[in-house]
Parts: sequence; structure tokens; C-alpha cells
Amino acid sequence: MSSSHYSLAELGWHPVFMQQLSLDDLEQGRAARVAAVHRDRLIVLTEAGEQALDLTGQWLQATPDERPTVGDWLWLYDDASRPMRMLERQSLVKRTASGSNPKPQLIAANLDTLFVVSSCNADFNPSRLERYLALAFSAGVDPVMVLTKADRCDDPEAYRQRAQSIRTDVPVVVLNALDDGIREALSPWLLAGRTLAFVGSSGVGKSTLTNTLMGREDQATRAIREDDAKGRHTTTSRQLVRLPGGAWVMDTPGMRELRLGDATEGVHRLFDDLDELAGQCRFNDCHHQGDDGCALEAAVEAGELEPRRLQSYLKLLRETERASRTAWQQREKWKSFGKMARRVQREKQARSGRME
Ligand SMILES: Nc1nc2c(ncn2[C@@H]2O[C@H](COP(=O)(O)OP(=O)(O)OP(=O)(O)O)[C@@H](O)[C@H]2O)c(=O)[nH]1
Ligand SMILES: [Zn+2]
Repeated sequence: MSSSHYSLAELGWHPVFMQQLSLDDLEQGRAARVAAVHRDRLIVLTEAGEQALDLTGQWLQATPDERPTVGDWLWLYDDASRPMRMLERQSLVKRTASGSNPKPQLIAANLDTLFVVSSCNADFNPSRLERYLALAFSAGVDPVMVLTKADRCDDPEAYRQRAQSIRTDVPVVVLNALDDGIREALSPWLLAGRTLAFVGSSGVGKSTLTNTLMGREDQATRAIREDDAKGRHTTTSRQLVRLPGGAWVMDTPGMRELRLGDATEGVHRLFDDLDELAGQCRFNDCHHQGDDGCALEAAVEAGELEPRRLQSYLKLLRETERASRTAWQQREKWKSFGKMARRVQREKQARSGRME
């Protein structure tokens, strides 16, 4: 266990969390931030240092959404018999249920920045960037677009402009992930206590960015990932990594495999201009595909709307709506599974009670 001590501000505490606490809470407890989750055991960071906590009682019965995940803030009472509380999250990245797996997976809570990473080469794809931006919006995290491999590209500026045209209010940073200069380029989002994560396709440079910010060699991450694959006990540093300047990088395993999921809200926010325009279509139930009086298609005709954006909007909406239907069905399935599990537990307890 590390012996480092950090103040609450250094751990990423936001004053807004105070609003969830009473005077009584403040006098009788203290804050702890979840740095790692291993099944029913949490590793938390407090002002007094690192500590392990076992989840018991109500926490074992909680739905996946209510269970603490990396980045969560807990309130621990001095009276150990008083159950801890989880403070309401400012943001939450989760992987939605898929296929036969009814269990949504929480990836990270209370992130300040999601770096959406692509590179100035064949990986660059505006629709893929849009997908990640929608995901960030629906998770409640501010996105920043990072385009790597500028050093291998003839015209990085052209890539910057294409990325910026997706959303003018989301910052775009073009860089060489191997260059120490990225600390300066990303400094607005690396302030002490800020929490961030990198998402993007395989090979775009997410590990390289973390390594350069950490000032370490590529080799180190490779070793860590081999350990993870074998399911060995992981330490705090693997899930919540502190950068030399004091920002925290979330590197939870699921972060690399994020899918759009039921981010319908995020898609609407990303395409708010198209939503507004759709309000001017002649028919309320316009499909924007050859319908009479479609305002979106008229805008494309008039050269005011990029056809690619309209296609992406319609595609992402179809995708998220399908996912949110599935997520709803999975939630129902999970709820009835939870009921069954609780009944089995009660029966078990009753039986062991009789045996005593
Ligand atoms: N020249 C150059 N090479 C880069 C840059 N960013 C990443 N690379 C190289 O691209 C390769 C892939 O980078 P990674 O950092 O492993 O990519 P990743 O996104 O972590 O990939 P996954 O772990 O598969 O998700 C490595 O060989 C890096 O050295 C860059 O900006 N410039
Ligand atoms: Zn229309």
C-alpha cells in the first residue's frame, strides 16, 4: 500500500459534493475516493491515506448502478457500524448491457474530461469521433478531441479543421503523443485534482499519451496489461493513476471497449442544431428520408448541411434507440434476477438459522 497522503482537493473533491452532506455528516465522517474495485473489496483514498473496504450488507444487494465504481466518492462514518454512503455522481461512464449479459458495467465515475483520441491518418473518421462525443455528453463528461501522430502527417492542420467542424465548442488538440510537449498542450485539463480518461480505437496512442504524461517508457504499460489479462490482483495505480502534475488518469479495463450504448440524450445534444431544424419538418413523424417537406433534406439541398452529418445523425439515433430498448429489457431481466437472488439468500439464511 502506498503511504502517499493527499488533500481532498488533490483527490479531486468538488465543492458541489458538500451540498449532499449535513452538518452532522461533516462532524461524524470523512470522504473517501474509490481508486480500485476488486469484486466486493474497494481500495479507497482518503486524507489519511489508502485503505481497503469490504462491501457488506446493503451494498451486496444493490443493483450494479448503485454499487461504487472507480472514481466514486464515499462518506465513511467514524462509527463503523453506521453504513457508508455513496455521494451522487457528477458524471458516470458505463458500458451498457449487451447480448445475453444483463449486467450493465460501470466504468468510471466523477470524470472531468474525456479525451477522445483519433490520429491524423486512416483512423480519422468524423462519425467515429461523433460517436465518442455523444457518449461523453450522455455520461456528463466534457470531451476534448485529441488527434495524435501529427509528426507522421503532411497536413495536420487539415485534420484539425475537420475535427473542429464537428463541434466548434469542443476543443481539438493535434499532437505527437511521443513528444514531451503534450504536457503543455494538454495542461488546461491536467490541473491537480482533475480526473480524466482516454478513449478511442486500438492503436491511436492512448497508452503512449499516458506514458508520455507519466514520463515513463512504453514497456511499463505493456507489462501491466499482461498482468491484467492473467487476472492477477491489480493495484490502485492501475485504475486511477496520478500524473506528476496531480491530475488522475482513469485506466479501467472497460474504458478501452466502450460502445455507444443507449446514449440517445448525448446524440441529441451533439446534434442539437439538427434537432432544432427537424422541428421545422412538415410532419411530426418525418423520417428525414425522402419525406415531403423535410427541413433537414432541404438544408442538404441548399448546401447548408453536410450530407454526412445528416446520415450520421440518423444512424446514431437508430443505434441508440435500439440500444436503449435492449437496455430496458436487460434492466427488467436484471431486476427479476436480483429478486430471485435475494429470495435464495433469504432461504439460505432461514435454513442456516434453523441449523443453529
Ligand atoms: N509517431 C507517432 N507514433 C505514435 C503516436 N501515438 C502513438 N504512436 C505509436 O502508435 C502505436 C500504438 O500506440 P498505443 O499508445 O499503443 O495505442 P493505444 O491507443 O493505447 O492502443 P490499444 O492499447 O490497442 O488501445 C505505438 O507504436 C506508438 O508508439 C504519435 O503521436 N506519433
Ligand atoms: Zn424531416
